[in-house]
Amino acid sequence: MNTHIEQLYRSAKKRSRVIIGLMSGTSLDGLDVALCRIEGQGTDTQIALLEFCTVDYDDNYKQKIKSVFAQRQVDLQQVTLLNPWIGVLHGQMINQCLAKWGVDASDIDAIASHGQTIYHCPLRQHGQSEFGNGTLQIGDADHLAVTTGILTVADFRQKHIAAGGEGAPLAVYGDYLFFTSRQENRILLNMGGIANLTYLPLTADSSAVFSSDIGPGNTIMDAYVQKHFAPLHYDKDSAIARQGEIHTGLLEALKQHEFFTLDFPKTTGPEVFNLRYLMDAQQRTNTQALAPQDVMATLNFFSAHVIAQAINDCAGNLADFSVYASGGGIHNPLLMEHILSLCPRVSIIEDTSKLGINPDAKEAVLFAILANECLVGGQQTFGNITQGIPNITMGKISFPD
Ligand SMILES: Nc1ncnc2c1ncn2[C@@H]1O[C@H](COP(=O)(O)OP(=O)(O)OP(=O)(O)O)[C@@H](O)[C@H]1O
Ligand SMILES: CC(=O)N[C@H]1[C@@H]2OC[C@@H](O2)[C@@H](O)[C@@H]1O[C@H](C)C(=O)O
Repeated sequence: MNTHIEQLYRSAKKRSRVIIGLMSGTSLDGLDVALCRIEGQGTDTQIALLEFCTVDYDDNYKQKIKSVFAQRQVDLQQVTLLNPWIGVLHGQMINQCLAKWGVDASDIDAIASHGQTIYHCPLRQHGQSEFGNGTLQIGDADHLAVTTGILTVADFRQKHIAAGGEGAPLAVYGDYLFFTSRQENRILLNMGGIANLTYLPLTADSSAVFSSDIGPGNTIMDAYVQKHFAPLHYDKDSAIARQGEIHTGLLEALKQHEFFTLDFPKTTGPEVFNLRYLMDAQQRTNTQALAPQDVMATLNFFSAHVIAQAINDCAGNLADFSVYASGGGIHNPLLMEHILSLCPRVSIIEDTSKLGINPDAKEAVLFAILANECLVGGQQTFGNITQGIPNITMGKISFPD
């Protein structure tokens, strides 16, 4: 048998696999590295998070990604060079983590690499009917595999689009396997650069499950802080927003976007919700001279408003439900206070540690689950494609040799 097929076969026959999940999100803060032991597959999946760390990106990395990130016109040579460069860098970061944890590469079955999204554009957004939905993640998996010596599963989003989805959110595939409960309706809320949610009914009826992006989580706040409060990268503990006052005129202008009127499921990114979006709203309301602290207070409330509205819409007329949060937004206390104040039916928002998953690691763990499904699982069955969740497994496989 071909040695690569043999390797896959051996791995698939094992009772459990050790998989490193990687996530590098829209916040460009660092690479999340989750070392997971995964037993079984499908609804029998059991996960143990053995180690987790975020390897911070240095300014050089951030600057290089920003030069091509979420922009319609970029230097194509730079994109071509960044693709392998990120692959090698992510590989080196994994090697560092393994050395720190005292784990040998030969003990790892696979790396599950999300890569770095540099552009996301559903058809609704680009509006060119001859093209479909599009999304692009770079950080080549062959380079990761060769740098680490570990089989790498990557580029998960293309299959989702090929099968009729928008390429996101993929969280639902992991959330459904891991967080479905027979005791309560659950809303899993992730607040990264972009916020998204997954609805898991207590009936566990997979055809009623859905997942959707919500709109801006931290992305506009982060971009504003980086521009007006450099060298800060984000509004740590809401310190800046707390000093300001919400400007209701600007807030109303920020709320005016077609995206918020669309039904779930839908996806978006910093291609839409960025500093230009804020500047347009400031121009329309003549608030260009507003104190930066007031702008931050308004942006914080704006994110809370869109997130709360999505929770309230998702909950609809459910008699009872619980919300479990993850992503960097949970560390923004003012944002959390606002969300609670805007969701009268929610008395507490727990984070996913209550369900056994470190909230900062959740997305990296998700990709480990997706890689496990790619290697040994079968297709999950959800309702139908109108919910944006095609019945597929995702990921492409790169061998180190
Ligand atoms: N102590 C804190 N106070 C305020 N905000 C914080 C704090 N810690 C983290 N954050 C926010 O969380 C962000 C990082 O979130 P996260 O790592 O979930 O993003 P991401 O994975 O890049 O996003 P996405 O899910 O959109 O891809 C930071 O940029 C910051 O805005
Ligand atoms: C195209 C892309 O990278 N989208 C990300 C982004 O970050 C949050 C939100 O927008 C979500 O849709 C998605 O990531 C998560 C992991 C997902 O697919 O579930």
